[in-house]
Amino acid sequence: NNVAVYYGQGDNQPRLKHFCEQTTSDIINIGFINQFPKHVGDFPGSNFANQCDGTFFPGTELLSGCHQIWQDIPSCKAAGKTVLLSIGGGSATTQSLPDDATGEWFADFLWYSFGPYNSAISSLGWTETMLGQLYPRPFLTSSVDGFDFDIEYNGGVGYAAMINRLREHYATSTEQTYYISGAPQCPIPDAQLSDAIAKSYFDFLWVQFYNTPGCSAADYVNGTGKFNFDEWVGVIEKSANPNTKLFIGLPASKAAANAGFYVTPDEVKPLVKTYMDKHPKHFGGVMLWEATAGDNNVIDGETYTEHIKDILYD
Ligand SMILES: CNC(=O)NC(=N)Nc1ccccc1
Repeated sequence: NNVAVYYGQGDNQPRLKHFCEQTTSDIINIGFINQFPKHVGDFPGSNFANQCDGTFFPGTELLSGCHQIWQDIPSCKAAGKTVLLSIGGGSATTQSLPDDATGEWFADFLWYSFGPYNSAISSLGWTETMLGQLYPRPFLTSSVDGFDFDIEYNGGVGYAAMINRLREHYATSTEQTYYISGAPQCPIPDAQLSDAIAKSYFDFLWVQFYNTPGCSAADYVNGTGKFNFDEWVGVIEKSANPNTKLFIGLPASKAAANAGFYVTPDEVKPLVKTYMDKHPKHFGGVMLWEATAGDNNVIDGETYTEHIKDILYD
């Protein structure tokens, strides 16, 4: 079982290396590509809070000075962690795909800009494809192991096509496996990703069992609503990948979610044990929002993230 954490939006967060050096997390979602292309050829935009130097590729909102992330990704990979780049994150204004063609362009952009560094077509800073299209390399020679879809608004159109296009690129790699993950809200069907989950192949789904009353982990603890992990297993079994690993998404501190959704390690232990035992095939682990909040939430001398790791491994 794995612990997945989001990194990139933490208050006064340390550099990524700090989390690469910890054994607690197995998957790190770097967030976010928070501005989506408006049409084919349009560049997306990014935000990693305090982590970049405020420079952008000319005429874009895409950060070009994320030196620490570029330098640190290899140390996370060397530690055996899977590093994914997360798109979305929650600002409604800039997250929608007008059509499948834009979704496919977005997939090409992410693959050539953040995927494997191909020295045959890439020089420091830019990649040029046979068709003469230039793509930037925001993390330079460093690359991610796949892409996470934290789509919180305007979902539906374009995402299945985008993911299927990413899968076409993944299939060209002889070097390594690449992954697709998603972070739906807990109500079923998820307003944004249900179409993509039905039609395209996800490796991991970390359901946000927080911020939405009625199906949250807090509901399970309080005996309210209906925590719906079982139902999510049903969604997966009817999806394009019935073997998708399902994670329980949790806030890593009180302040990391809307009021009322934080659950303590002691409260969450029976929940995790129950569903880990009930669904050995599908249970993937726990996702935490987010790394820095978990690091700063120290309870009885251990961070929240360490407590979660202990619960999964004890
Ligand atoms: C996986 N994505 C998130 O967990 N996003 C998220 N937690 N956004 C947020 C919503 C309300 C308060 C704080 C963060």
